[in-house]
Amino acid sequence: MITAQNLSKAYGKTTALQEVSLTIQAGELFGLIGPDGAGKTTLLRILGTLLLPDAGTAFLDGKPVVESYRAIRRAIGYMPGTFSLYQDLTVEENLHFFATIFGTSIAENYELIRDIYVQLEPFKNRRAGQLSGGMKQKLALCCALIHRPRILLLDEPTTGVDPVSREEFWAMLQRLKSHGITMLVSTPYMDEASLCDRVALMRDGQVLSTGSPQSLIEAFDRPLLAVQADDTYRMLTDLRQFESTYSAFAFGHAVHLSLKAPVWPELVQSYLLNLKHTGVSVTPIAPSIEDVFIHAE
Ligand SMILES: Nc1ncnc2c1ncn2[C@@H]1O[C@H](COP(=O)(O)OP(=O)(O)OP(=O)(O)O)[C@@H](O)[C@H]1O
Repeated sequence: MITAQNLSKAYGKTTALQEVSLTIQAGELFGLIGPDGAGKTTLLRILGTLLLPDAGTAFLDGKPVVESYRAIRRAIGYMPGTFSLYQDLTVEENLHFFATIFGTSIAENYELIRDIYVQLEPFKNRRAGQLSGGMKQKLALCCALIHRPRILLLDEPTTGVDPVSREEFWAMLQRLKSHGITMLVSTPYMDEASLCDRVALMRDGQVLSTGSPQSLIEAFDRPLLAVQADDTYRMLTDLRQFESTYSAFAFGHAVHLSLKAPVWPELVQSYLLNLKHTGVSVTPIAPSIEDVFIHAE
């Protein structure tokens, strides 16, 4: 349904995408997971026919993005990262406006947006600029859906949105799956990976790995320890010198230590105690998707 083949893009000297290849199946809820600057927006803008790649090709619904941009624009709904609706128009006026552009009406597609729109309806005469962050996102999603697209491209729809609204937003995306809409969603929040069918982990313009969240976690085959001590920063530096260390990263108040081979936690503990660390605790842990990301090369 969506195929990217060796897409590359640079802005002057900044490389935003480096030979990115991806395949997203029809009906999938696919996540692009990565921090700011990973290249997610650039990739979505290319797929959304808003930006030309420097190299590589992409197909949506079998059509090439550059040559068939008109047909693709009719087939997709695109929700940009920054709020893009008319702040001075009311909720209803915005929706009506987007429906008209695509030659359709709210009534014609009401059943598709009903779940979302009922939450907005009490505010339908309020100007979009006066809505809360979560409500703005719901309205933007309604507007992106109003022409019944087969593909939805959503750029960081939950960034800056409160946790409850984030959860509601993902529940809406899950419901949209039942309408057969293929969705590509970018997010910097690792915990949202588990809500996707499959994800691509992105960093520095590259895809590090793709797969279902569960399969990526299962493929993480290094022993992992959570290590704590009173001086986290010095501990991190010391753990990086430890002979069995594969990689070590700060994780809140702990350091997650991945090892070249299994070692007893007590060995790590005595290594740190010998270096005069205090408050040391070492616990074996199961990897999360964040570990998969952070320890990926
Ligand atoms: N118009 C631009 N001009 C110059 N550099 C840009 C431009 N747009 C993006 N970049 C750079 O390209 C790289 C990838 O940016 P991109 O916006 O695609 O990443 P992202 O993963 O979406 O992150 P963000 O959440 O910050 O948008 C970054 O280094 C960014 O600074």
